[in-house]
Amino acid sequence: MSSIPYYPVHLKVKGKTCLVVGGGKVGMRKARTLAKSGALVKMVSPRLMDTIPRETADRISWISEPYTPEHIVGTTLVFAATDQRQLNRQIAADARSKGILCNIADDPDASDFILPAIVHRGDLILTVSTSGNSPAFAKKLRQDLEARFGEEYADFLLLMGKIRSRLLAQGHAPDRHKAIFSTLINEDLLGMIMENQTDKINHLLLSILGSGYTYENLMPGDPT
Ligand SMILES: C[C@@]1(CC(=O)O)c2cc3[nH]c(cc4nc(cc5[nH]c(cc(n2)[C@H]1CCC(=O)O)[C@@](C)(CC(=O)O)[C@@H]5CCC(=O)O)C(CC(=O)O)=C4CCC(=O)O)c(CCC(=O)O)c3CC(=O)O
Ligand SMILES: NC(=O)C1=CN([C@@H]2O[C@H](COP(=O)(O)OP(=O)(O)OC[C@H]3O[C@@H](n4cnc5c(N)ncnc54)[C@H](O)[C@@H]3O)[C@@H](O)[C@H]2O)C=CC1
Repeated sequence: MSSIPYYPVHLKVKGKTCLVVGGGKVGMRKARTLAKSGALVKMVSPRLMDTIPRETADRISWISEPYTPEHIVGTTLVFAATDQRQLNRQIAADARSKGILCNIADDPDASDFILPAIVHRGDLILTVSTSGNSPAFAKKLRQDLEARFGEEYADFLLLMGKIRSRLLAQGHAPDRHKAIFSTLINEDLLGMIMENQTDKINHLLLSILGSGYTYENLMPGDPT
């Protein structure tokens, strides 16, 4: 059995406080992704490399102090991203002593978790990790994926999610669901969304799901 170096997981950080120590390029990147994922970010750093982006300003609070272990209290995840290697190790040790998972920007081996490069199209999340071997290549693959996967995937997933929750609410047999979903996928619903072919979409929905399932009904306010 080939082993997986890190266990991939999608963490729910919404509303949880996460500590980022170090407000340089790296700390700011970690803080921005956390804030976009709904976390409340406590950024501890005597100086910030950049201003906090406006769209995340309500979720990132900057404490202009050097790190002390008290900063960890009440946090769910810790990110050590200062330019001081020894300090980063100390932050990780402090987190670990409190049972809190820690990411160390300059020491993947000592980190509890590492971060992937991310593409998100609405609820579609694609992540790339090279397990620490080449972050530059993770970034390159992320850029390739961004070119390959457009915004139509967001609409497609929104529609599939709406159909799925309606069917689940009706209590159909799971085996029947499976066939419905694979038919919608195999009949290229995605392609129809990409081409704005509302008539074709509605025809397909009608033939597979029966009446009452139209694009306009399922996706109000988002006419193609
Ligand atoms: C282990 C890991 C720990 C972690 O941070 O979680 C880690 C560690 C280190 N990164 C370093 C360097 C760079 N990191 C980037 C970029 C990213 N790094 C990210 C993740 C990770 N970086 C984790 C492994 C992920 C994996 O392997 O797949 C990404 C994917 C996600 C994110 O940070 O949010 C984000 C891309 C986001 C995007 O663009 O999509 C670039 C590119 C650039 O800046 O343009 C460079 C310069 C080029 C190069 O070195 O490759 C160094 C050396 C520092 C030094 O030289 O001193 C270390 C320390 C070491 O390796 O010891
Ligand atoms: N994991 C990753 O993706 C990457 C990691 N790195 C590594 O990450 C580290 C940080 O890189 P950069 O952000 O480019 O460095 P930087 O020099 O731009 O930022 C360091 C930040 O740490 C802060 N800091 C210093 N002492 C502190 C203290 N006692 N308490 C709190 N904050 C303190 C500084 O004020 C500054 O804001 C470096 O060790 C670098 O080798 C670098 C590139 C990518």
